[in-house]
Amino acid sequence: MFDTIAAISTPRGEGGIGIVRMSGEDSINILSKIFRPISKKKVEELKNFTINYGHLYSGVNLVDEVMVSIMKGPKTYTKEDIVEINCHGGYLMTEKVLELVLSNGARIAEQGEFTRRAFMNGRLDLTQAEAVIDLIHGKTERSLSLSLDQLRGDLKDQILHLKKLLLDVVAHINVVLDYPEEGIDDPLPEGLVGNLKEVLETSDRLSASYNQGKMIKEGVKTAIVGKPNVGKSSLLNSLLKEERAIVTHIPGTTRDVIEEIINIKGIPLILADTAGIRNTDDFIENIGVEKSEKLLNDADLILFVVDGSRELSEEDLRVHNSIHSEKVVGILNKIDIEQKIDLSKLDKVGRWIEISAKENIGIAKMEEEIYSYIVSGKVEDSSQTLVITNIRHRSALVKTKEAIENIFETINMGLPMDLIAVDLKEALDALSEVTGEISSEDVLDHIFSNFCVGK
Ligand SMILES: Nc1nc2c(c(=O)[nH]1)N(C=O)[C@@H](CNc1ccc(C(=O)N[C@@H](CCC(=O)O)C(=O)O)cc1)CN2
Ligand SMILES: Nc1nc2c(ncn2[C@@H]2O[C@H](COP(=O)(O)OP(=O)(O)OP(=O)(O)O)[C@@H](O)[C@H]2O)c(=O)[nH]1
Ligand SMILES: [Mg+2]
Repeated sequence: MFDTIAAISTPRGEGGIGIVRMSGEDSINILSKIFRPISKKKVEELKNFTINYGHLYSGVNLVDEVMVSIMKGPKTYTKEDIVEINCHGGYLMTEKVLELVLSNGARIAEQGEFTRRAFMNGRLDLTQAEAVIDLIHGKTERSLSLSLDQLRGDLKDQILHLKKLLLDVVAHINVVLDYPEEGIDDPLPEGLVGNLKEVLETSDRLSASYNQGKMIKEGVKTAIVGKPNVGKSSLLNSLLKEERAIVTHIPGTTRDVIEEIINIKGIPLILADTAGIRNTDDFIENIGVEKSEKLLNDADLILFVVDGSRELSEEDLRVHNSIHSEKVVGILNKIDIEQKIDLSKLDKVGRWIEISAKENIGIAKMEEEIYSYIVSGKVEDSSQTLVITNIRHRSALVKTKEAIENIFETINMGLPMDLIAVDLKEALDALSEVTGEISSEDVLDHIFSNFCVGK
C-alpha cells in the first residue's frame, strides 16, 4: 500500500474553481478531520461517487466553502480512494486548502504521481499513461486525436496482440524441446511462420509511423532563409496573417531569429525567420548570419527564398550551397513585379513555389504545397491506422523487428528451431517494454517527471 498523496490539480492563478485532489487509503479519514457537510452527515457516511456541499475548517477556523467528490477504490482513476475538493479558485485559496490536507496527514504528490499510481495499480498501461501527458501537452486537433486513441488503449491492444502471436511460437518450441521426438529439425508450421510475418510487418509499419507521429506531436522546424531583402520577413508575416516581423527596403533588417508557430491542416510549423545570409562587416548582423546558418542545419524543412525581380547573385548561391536538398522548398518571391531571375543554377531545389508576399499572391497555394511536401510519402490517413508518437516506443519496436529478422535468417539457413528461442525472448521483452510490463525505475522516473503536478 502506498501513502496518501495530495496536490492541486488545476492550473495556478485565479480561476473560478480550484481542485485539490487526494489519493490513498487515508484520504477519507483526512477529509473527515477538515470537512463539515451541510447535510450534517459524518464524512464516513457519505455515499460513494457523490459530490457533497459543505465547509472546510482548520480547527475552529473556516477555510472555504467547497464541494467535495468522494470516490472509493478500486473503481477510480488510481484504483485507490480519491477525494477531490473543489474550492474557490485563486492562488492563495487553493494553496491554503492544499496546506490543510497536508497538515492533516497527506503527503505532497510528485509530478505525475496520480497517473503513476494508476499505472502501478494496473488501471493503465504505460502507453496509456504516456497518452495522458500527451493530451495535456497537445496543441493541435490531430495530436489530441492520436493521444486519445492511445489513451483508449489502441496501441496497448496492438502490442498485446503481437505478444500473443509470439507466445504461440514460444509454446510450439517448448513442446519441441520437451518432446524431442517431435523433431527439432522440422520446419516451423506454416501458421506460426505467418505469426512471425505479421509481427515483422506490424513492428516495421509502426516504427516507421514515428516520423509522422513526431511531426504531428512536435511540429516541423521550418527555417525561412535566403540572402538579405528577398522578402523572408514578409513571407513570415503573410503566413501568420499578421505584421509580426519588421519589414523594410533596407537589406539586413532582421538580425535576431523570430520564431512563431502556424498550423497547416493539423501539423504545427515552427517557423523561424532569420537574418539574411551574406558577408557583412556589421558586428550584430554577423551574429544573426551565424544563427541563420546554424538553423539551416537543425531545420526539418527549409524555405529558401529568392527575389524574382533581381538577377541571381553570388549571395543566393552561397545560401544555396549551404542547404540540404532533401529538405528544401524554393520560394520565388516578388512575382508581382518584372522578373529577372534565372533559377537554373539553383539545382538543389526540386520545386519552386511562386508568390508575392507583399501583395498576398499565392499564399494559400503555398500552404497546400508545403503541406504536401512535408507529408509526401510519410503520412497515411492517421484516422485509419495506428501512429506512434513516442521515441521510446519506436526504439522498442525496432528491437522487435530486428529480433524477428534474425529469426527469419535462422529459419532460412535451415538451422535447428531451438536457436530462435533467444530472439523470441528479445522480441517479447521489447514489446513488454512498450506497455511497461517490463520497466525500470529510471525509465518511469523519466516518463513521469514530464507530467504536471496534480496529474
Ligand atoms: N474531476 C476530475 N476530472 C477529470 C479527471 C479526474 O481525475 N477528476 N480525470 C483524470 O485524469 C479525467 C477523467 N478520467 C478518469 C478516468 C477514470 C476514472 C475512473 O474513476 N475510472 C474507474 C471507473 C469508474 C466507474 O466505473 O464509474 C475505473 O477505471 O475503474 C475517472 C476519471 C478528466 N477529468
Ligand atoms: N514588390 C514586392 N516587394 C516585396 C515583396 N515581398 C517583400 N517585398 C519588399 O522587399 C523588401 C524587403 O522585405 P523583407 O521582408 O524585409 O525582406 P527580408 O528577406 O526579411 O530582409 P532581411 O531581413 O534584411 O534579410 C521590403 O521593401 C518589402 O516590402 C513582394 O512580394 N513584392
Ligand atoms: Mg527580414
